[in-house]
Amino acid sequence: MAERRIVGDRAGWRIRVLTKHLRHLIPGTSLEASICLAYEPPEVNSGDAAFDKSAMRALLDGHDLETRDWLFNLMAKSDLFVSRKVGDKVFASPDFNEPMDEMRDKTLERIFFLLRNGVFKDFLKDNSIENSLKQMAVWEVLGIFDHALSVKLGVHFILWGGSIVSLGTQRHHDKWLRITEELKVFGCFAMTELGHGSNVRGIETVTTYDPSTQEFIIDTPCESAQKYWIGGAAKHATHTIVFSQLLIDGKNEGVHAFICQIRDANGRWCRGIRIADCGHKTGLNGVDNGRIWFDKVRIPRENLLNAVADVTPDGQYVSSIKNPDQRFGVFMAPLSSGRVTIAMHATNQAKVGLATALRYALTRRAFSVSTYEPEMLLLDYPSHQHRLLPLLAKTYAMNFAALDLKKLHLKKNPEDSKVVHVISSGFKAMFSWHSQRTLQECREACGGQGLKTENRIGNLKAEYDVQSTFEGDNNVLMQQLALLQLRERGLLELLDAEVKKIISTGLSTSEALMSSYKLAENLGKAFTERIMLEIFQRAEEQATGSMKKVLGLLRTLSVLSGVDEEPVFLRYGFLSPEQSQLIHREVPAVCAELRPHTLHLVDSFGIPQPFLGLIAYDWVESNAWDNVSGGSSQSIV
Ligand SMILES: Cc1cc2nc3c(=O)[nH]c(=O)nc-3n(C[C@H](O)[C@H](O)[C@H](O)COP(=O)(O)OP(=O)(O)OC[C@H]3O[C@@H](n4cnc5c(N)ncnc54)[C@H](O)[C@@H]3O)c2cc1C
Repeated sequence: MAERRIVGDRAGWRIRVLTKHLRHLIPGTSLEASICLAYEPPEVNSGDAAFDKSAMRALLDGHDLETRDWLFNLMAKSDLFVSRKVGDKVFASPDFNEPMDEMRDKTLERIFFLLRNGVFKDFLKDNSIENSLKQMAVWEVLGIFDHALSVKLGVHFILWGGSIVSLGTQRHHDKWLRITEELKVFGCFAMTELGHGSNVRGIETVTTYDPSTQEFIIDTPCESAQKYWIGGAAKHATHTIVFSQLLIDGKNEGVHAFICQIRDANGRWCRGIRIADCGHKTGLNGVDNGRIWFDKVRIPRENLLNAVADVTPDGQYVSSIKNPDQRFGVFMAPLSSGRVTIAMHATNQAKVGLATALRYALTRRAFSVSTYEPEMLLLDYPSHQHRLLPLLAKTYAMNFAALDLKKLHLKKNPEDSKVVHVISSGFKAMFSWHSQRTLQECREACGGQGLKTENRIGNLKAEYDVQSTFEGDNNVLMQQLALLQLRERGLLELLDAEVKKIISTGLSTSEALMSSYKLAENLGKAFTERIMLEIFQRAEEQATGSMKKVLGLLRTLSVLSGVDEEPVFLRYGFLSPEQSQLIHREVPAVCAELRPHTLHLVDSFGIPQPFLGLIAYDWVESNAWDNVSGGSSQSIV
C-alpha cells in the first residue's frame, strides 16, 4: 500500500511539474504524463521519520534554539541577505560576483542592520554563561549565512572586544566595552606580521616607554615587522590591539598587547600610522584585510592591557606572573575563543554541504540496473552512500564535540586553560580539515550542479578555506598538541622509542621531535578522535528509542570509517589484517542501515531552506525558464 501511495505521489508530482512548464511555454497545450522529468522532491524518496526530528535538532543545537530561529528569520526577510527569489522560495546568500569593495561595504551594511535589530545587545557587558552561549548561537547562524560576516564581527567582538575583556582591567572595560558593543569604534587585532605568523613569539614590532610623558612608543623597525592580514584594517577599523615586544630599560619582557587608535573620526590615518590593503583573496573578500606600520606611534600608558603585567608611571615593569612562558600563554588566550568558534563554524559548513548534497542525492537519478527499469536514485548506490554517509556520521560526532567544547570553554577555571587549549587546538584542526574534505566530496556528489553559485558548496569551500591556517595553523597545532601532554599509549610509546633512537645518533631532543612529526601528528589525531567518541556516547545517553538507535548507528559509522580510512592503525600494528578487513566490510552495511534516515538526519540540522544550496529539483520545480532567459543568476532578485 505504502509503495503504491509513493508511486502515486510521484506520478502526480510529475504531472504537476510538466503542466507548469508547458502552460508557461505553450499556453493552451493539452497535457499527458511523461517520464522526461526524472526529478522528485527529496521527501518523495524518503519514508516517515523514525525519530522525533525536533528532539534531534534540540540535541544537536543544544541551546538557544529560539534565538537561532529568530535570527535566521530576520535575515531571510531582508533583501540585504536574500540574493535570489525562486517562485515561493527565497535563497539567502551573499552575492559572490560583486566586486571586492562592494562586498566589503555590504558586510558593513549587514553589520549595522543587525546592530539596529538589537542582535549585539549586551554582548560584552554581560559575561554570564547564558549570554555567552547565546552569542555563540548568533555567530553560528551568521556563519551559516556568510563566513566574511562572522569573521568581520568575530574580529571586532571576539578578538578586539575579547582581548579587552580578558587581558584588560576595569579601566579598559569602562572605557571601551559599551562603545565596542554599540559599534561606535571598530576594532581589529594586529598580531601577525609579514615575517612571523605561526611563530608569534618572534614578532619584531617593538614598544618602549617614555616616563617623561608617560607614553608607550610603538614602532615597526623593519619591513618584516609590518602587521599583515589584519581583518578590518584596510578600510573600516578605527582601533587595534597591537601585539608587540615590550622593551623596558633595554630588557625584552616579551610579547604584550596594547590599544592603539589607527583612524580618526573622518577615517583618516592617525599620526604615525600607515595602512595598505592586502588586496583580493581567493575567498573571504567581504573582509578588508590590511597591513599596518607604526612609525614611533605614541599611546597613553593606560593603553597597555594590564591584567597580568604593567608598567608603573616611572617606568618599572611589574607582573603577577614571573614565568615568561606562562605570561606569553595568557596573552595568547583570546585565540582559544577563536578556535572554539572555528570548530563550530567548520561543523556547520559541513552540515550545509551535506544537507545540500544529500538532498540532491535524493532527487537525482542516474542509470538503470537493467533496460526499461527506472533509473536509480544516487543515494541508492552503495558507493554514493559510502562517500557521503560516513561524512554525515563524522559531522554528527563533530557537532556533539563542538557543543561540549563550547561549554568547557565558557565554564573553564584558570587551571583548565591548558586542557581547553589542547582540545580546542585539536578540534579546530581536525574539524576544519574535515569540513574542507566534506565540501569537496559534496561538490563532486552534486555533479555539475555543484559548480553553480546557488548550490553554495563551491563558495563555502573558498570562503572557509582559510580556517586551516588562521588562529593557529592546523599542522603546527596538531604537533604542539602531541608534545604537550597526551597519553595515547601505543602511539606515545612509539613516539618515545623513535625520539630516543634519534637522540642516540647525537641530535637534540627538539630536533628528534621535529623529525618524528608524523607520529606526533597521528598522536594528536588519535587523542582528538577518542575525546570525540566519548562525547558522542554522552550525547547518545540523552536519547531514547529510535533516536538512540540512529545515533548509535552514526557513532559506529564515524568510528569504523575513521579507522578504515586511517592506515596508521594498520601500519603500527594496532589492528590485525583480519580486523581491518572486517571493518572494511562493516562500513557499507552500516551505511545501508542509515540510508532510510538520511533526509531526516539532515532536516534535524535545523538549517532553514533559504540557507541551503539550490539543488537540481529546485530548478526543475519552479525556475527552469529563468536560466533560459539569459539573466545572470544573481540578478533575478
Ligand atoms: C584571511 C586571513 C585573515 C587573517 N586575519 C588575521 C587577523 O585579523 N589578525 C592577525 O593577527 N592575523 C590574521 N591572519 C594571519 C593568520 O593568523 C596567519 O596567516 C597564520 O597565523 C599563519 O601564519 P603565516 O601565514 O605566517 O604562515 P607560516 O607561519 O609562514 O606557515 C606556513 C606553513 O609553514 C608551516 N609551519 C610553520 N611553522 C612550522 C613548524 N614549526 N613545523 C612545521 N611546519 C611549520 C605551517 O604549517 C604552514 O603550512 C589572517 C590570515 C588570513 C589569510
